[in-house]
Amino acid sequence: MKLLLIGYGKMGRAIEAQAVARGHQIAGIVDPTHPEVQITDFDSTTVDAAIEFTHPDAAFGNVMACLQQGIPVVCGSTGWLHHFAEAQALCQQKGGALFYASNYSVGVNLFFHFNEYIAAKMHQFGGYDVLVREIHHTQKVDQPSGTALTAAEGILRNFPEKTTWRNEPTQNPNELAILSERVGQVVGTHIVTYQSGVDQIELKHEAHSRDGFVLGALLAAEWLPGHQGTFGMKDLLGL
Ligand SMILES: NC(=O)C1=CN([C@@H]2O[C@H](COP(=O)(O)OP(=O)(O)OC[C@H]3O[C@@H](n4cnc5c(N)ncnc54)[C@H](OP(=O)(O)O)[C@@H]3O)[C@@H](O)[C@H]2O)C=CC1
Ligand SMILES: O=C(O)C1=N[C@H](C(=O)O)C[C@H](O)C1
Repeated sequence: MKLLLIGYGKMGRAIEAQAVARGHQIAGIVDPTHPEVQITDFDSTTVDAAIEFTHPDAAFGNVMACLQQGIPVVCGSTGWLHHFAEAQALCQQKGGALFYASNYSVGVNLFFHFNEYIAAKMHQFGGYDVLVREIHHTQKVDQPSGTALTAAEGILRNFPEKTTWRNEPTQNPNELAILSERVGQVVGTHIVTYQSGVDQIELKHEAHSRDGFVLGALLAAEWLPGHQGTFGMKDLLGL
């Protein structure tokens, strides 16, 4: 496949290496380090898919530009989902293809699946409070992490005492606390904790490297061309 990489930081570089190892061609790299290259230089005849991992402030514009150019786009940037409905609308209007996941790791998507199941069971039995923790490297700009937000949404859907989330400790029993920590080079750790007066149950995912995110993004890019609409990891993995 011919891939357009948008963002050439930690994820963009790691994706380039695995993409080439899987036999793909890098048709172009759009990044502030390559100012002469623009998304508008490409279209569906020159690239099969774009993979976007940039910055919360840049992702929406990049996704919209890909959709305008008719390029299927796989986006992993977090912190821009307040604009997601607009991207979905343009995707529909253009008959395009947009794939989004707050986390492309297969393991995290299993974690999301079990998280919803556990939340429903814990609600059924009662007696527990729940909180979400996320730990990431100190270069991360958004907070809480996109993954923590997806996990929190899964809990809110299945644990009706919690009606909203708050990114700090809270005494309000209707608020789900999401606690964020920024430590060294931590790749990404997410923990959902249920606590009662007598015990504690935890569901934890700890990424040891970025390889899992990279593989998932490439699997999404290999899958997306030929599809029309907005997709996520549930579509890819059948979860
Ligand atoms: N969904 C998932 O599975 C994962 C999501 N992420 C998310 O992906 C994003 C990127 O992560 P990561 O690679 O670690 O971050 P980095 O900061 O390492 O890299 C981001 C790159 O994007 C560049 N960039 C900034 N603005 C633009 C723009 N308008 N167009 C093109 N490139 C731009 C940056 O350049 P410069 O530094 O010059 O600004 C930088 O090179 C984050 O939002 C992160 O949360 C990360 C890992 C997994
Ligand atoms: O910024 C990161 O590094 C990561 N971001 C994603 C998130 O916000 O959840 C995914 C992963 O945890 C790494």
